[in-house]
Amino acid sequence: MSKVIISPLYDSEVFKMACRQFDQAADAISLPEAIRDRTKWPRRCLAVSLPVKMDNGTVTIFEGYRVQHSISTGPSKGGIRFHENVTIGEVAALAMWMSWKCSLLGLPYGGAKGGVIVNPRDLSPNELEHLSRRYMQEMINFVGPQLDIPAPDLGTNEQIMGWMMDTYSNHVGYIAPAVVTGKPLSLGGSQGRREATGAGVAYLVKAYLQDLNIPINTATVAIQGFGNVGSETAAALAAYGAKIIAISDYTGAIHNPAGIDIANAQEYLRYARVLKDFHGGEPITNEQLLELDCTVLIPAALERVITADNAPRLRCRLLAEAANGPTTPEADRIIDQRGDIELIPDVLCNSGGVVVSYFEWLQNLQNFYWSRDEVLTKLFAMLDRAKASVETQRKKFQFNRRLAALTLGIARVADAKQSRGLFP
Ligand SMILES: NC(=O)C1=CN([C@@H]2O[C@H](COP(=O)(O)OP(=O)(O)OC[C@H]3O[C@@H](n4cnc5c(N)ncnc54)[C@H](O)[C@@H]3O)[C@@H](O)[C@H]2O)C=CC1
Ligand SMILES: O=C(O)CCC(=O)C(=O)O
Repeated sequence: MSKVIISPLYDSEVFKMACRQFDQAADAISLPEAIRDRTKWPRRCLAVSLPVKMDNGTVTIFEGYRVQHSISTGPSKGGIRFHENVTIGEVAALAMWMSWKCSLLGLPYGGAKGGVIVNPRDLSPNELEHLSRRYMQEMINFVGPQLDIPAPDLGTNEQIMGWMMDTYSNHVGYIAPAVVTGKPLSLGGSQGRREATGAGVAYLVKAYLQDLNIPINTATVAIQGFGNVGSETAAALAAYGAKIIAISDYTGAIHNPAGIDIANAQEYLRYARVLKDFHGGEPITNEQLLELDCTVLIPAALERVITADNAPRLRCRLLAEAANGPTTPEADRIIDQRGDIELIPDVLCNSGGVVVSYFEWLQNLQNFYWSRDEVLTKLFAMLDRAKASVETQRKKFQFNRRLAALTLGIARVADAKQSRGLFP
């Protein structure tokens, strides 16, 4: 029996939630005690202070983190989040989910995640650049194309990845595009990466609707979060023929039972920056959006928005988790008991992003670039395989879909650790 000393460092509701999911999955596959804790706990973390000279001449110190959950199967991989509520526990939970996601998809990576406590909207472009470069500067000995490869997540984007890649490259003395993914095309970004997460979510929603015998052109969709993932999911589903009846951002939600013109909403956002006052429908709250009568509900913003409180009132047929960790374990139980909602778990549903990040890394290492069609064809083939493996596992063991996906992901990581010996 291994002895674990649990650090209060990670103490947070979202980390506890990731641990509960892990424990449930480990129990379900009778993961031996000797390998459990090694598989569960993050391998290492770095906390840094980031002094940034603000435009008014003062210096503000921001706090940033990087948690590498697993490095047993390859370099660690995962996005960097800029958000005012980031905690190291949240970053650790997100890193843990990255490990299971990469493993489920068969990618040669462990999981990692980064975060900075900041509201990026409060910073000027100049301040944002300094913060991003300083974060990478502090990570220099911790990241690298064969060590840990960051990418965008909530609050970060291609431009930030470009600055980080430049900072790393200046340090090593040569251009090192493979150190981050989700870069601008001009710096070795991949065709299709910007839309990859949303395109993957939409592709899986289409596939699961087909399994449910629901024609996509009869489906209504409500999406919480209209950033990179939410807006690209909306655009792809609209292109498949679905009707998007609600969208939202942190300023509130818009509801239109007749359907929202997604191209219009994207255009509005480009100059208004927020959806507030977008005249595509009636304003409602983010909480109301989650309880709308719709075929598909897609949380695409933050964790823990579907809870024991609102789960009994959900009125969707399919719950597609584009965000990481949007459903609490208590809500999971209620959804299971109800039996009328199919759930596509986050580690499968939003995996399109990291899959195309993997393609971007491969292209950078080979210095040989693929067309958008090649990228998307390969992406959809990998999603098909992952979906099929989850469905097989689900049927074989009578698991719900989250348990099926997590047990597959966790078992492969545990297996690799065991094969490497006692102290990998
Ligand atoms: N960017 C990527 O490739 C991937 C992102 N994800 C996950 O998808 C989710 C969204 O990420 P991105 O779209 O990249 O972030 P983003 O920063 O581009 O967009 C986030 C969206 O959520 C909205 N939002 C923020 N707080 C909110 C709140 N309290 N209520 C409602 N909406 C709120 C924002 O206004 C914005 O519309 C996150 O959970 C992220 O971890 C998962 C896989 C890959
Ligand atoms: O593209 C990547 O490497 C990671 C994306 C990510 O952070 C996620 O899947 O949650």
